[in-house]
Amino acid sequence: MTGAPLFERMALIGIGLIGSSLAQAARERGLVKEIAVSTRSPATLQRAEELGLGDSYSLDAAVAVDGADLVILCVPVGANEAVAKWIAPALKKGAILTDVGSTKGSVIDQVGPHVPQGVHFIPGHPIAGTEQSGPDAGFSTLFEQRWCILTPPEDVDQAALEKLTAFWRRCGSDVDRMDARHHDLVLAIVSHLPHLIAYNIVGTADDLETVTKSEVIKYSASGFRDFTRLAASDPTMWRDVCLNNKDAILEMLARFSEDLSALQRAIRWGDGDMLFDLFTRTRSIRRSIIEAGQDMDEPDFGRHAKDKPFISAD
Ligand SMILES: NC(=O)C1=CN([C@@H]2O[C@H](COP(=O)(O)OP(=O)(O)OC[C@H]3O[C@@H](n4cnc5c(N)ncnc54)[C@H](O)[C@@H]3O)[C@@H](O)[C@H]2O)C=CC1
Ligand SMILES: O=C(O)C(=O)Cc1ccc(O)cc1
Repeated sequence: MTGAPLFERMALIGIGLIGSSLAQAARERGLVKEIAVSTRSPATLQRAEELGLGDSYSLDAAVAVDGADLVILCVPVGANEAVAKWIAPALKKGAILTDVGSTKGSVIDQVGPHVPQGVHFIPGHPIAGTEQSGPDAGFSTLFEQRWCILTPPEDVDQAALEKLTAFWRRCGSDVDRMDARHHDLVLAIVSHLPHLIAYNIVGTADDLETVTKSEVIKYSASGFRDFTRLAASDPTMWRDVCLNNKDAILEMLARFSEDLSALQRAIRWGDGDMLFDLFTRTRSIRRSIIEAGQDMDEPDFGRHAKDKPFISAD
């Protein structure tokens, strides 16, 4: 989708995987006239400049947001409040302020109070990423055929919401809107818990005394390897996610632990029916994901593979 630029000046605060991908997507698709980049670390800023991600670069986030009509916070969620305090006095009246954080309630609580009158604050979350981090990890197609969830306040300025929605659509995403608390509950089960489980299982394997680390590496089946990919995700980012979506994650963990105990009991008592029934039920979730065209490992990823038969071993 091409067209006239939507914004004069986009400021990206934080230029890791997501900031870098946004810079490249916006540039490639002509979504903004100018890109201002700011980040905390001089080495990262220098790398962003070497990669040509922006038109201007500053270690001072207030300098980057000066005159910007779109400001996107692309930092770990635990850093949002400090950044918001810092940039608040420099934000332009009428600007859209958004973010890409994996948690939304915390961003509203921590950023919201610092947003000046006349600035449109609309939190967002692209459900697109990888286990990589830093500016070199970014790529322009990251958001294509992925969802972006916006969690606007009830009294949101409709024109600003439409403009931000258009921005994400032109990055290639489908846009959904929902309440922040609901977002946090949904993401706790589909993203935060899987990462926690991955960190835990890889940690458990690493702690084993009877099985050596080299055996774990040598014989890792693809299931374990999938966990190691997730468990290689950025520690700062995931520490912040856990601390900033505490209630929803604890709620999902409690349910998960109960279900795991039931599985444990079924194995102990030889309840094959229970195991078979659960494994049959879960198989259909996988089938639905493939049918919805949401499986990135599938050759047909992104195409709605409704007419592709699900291959069963039976
Ligand atoms: N990695 C992923 O797969 C996804 C991440 N997100 C969210 O996007 C945000 C950014 O994540 P990534 O780009 O993956 O992280 P990253 O680690 O690749 O980049 C983070 C950037 O923020 C900068 N930064 C950290 N603290 C800062 C501070 N106090 N002030 C200014 N800059 C600071 C770092 O220097 C770096 O440039 C996070 O909130 C994360 O929850 C959302 C979707 C997917
Ligand atoms: O790499 C993966 O599998 C991910 O799950 C990426 C991801 C990480 C965090 C998000 O908030 C959204 C997407």
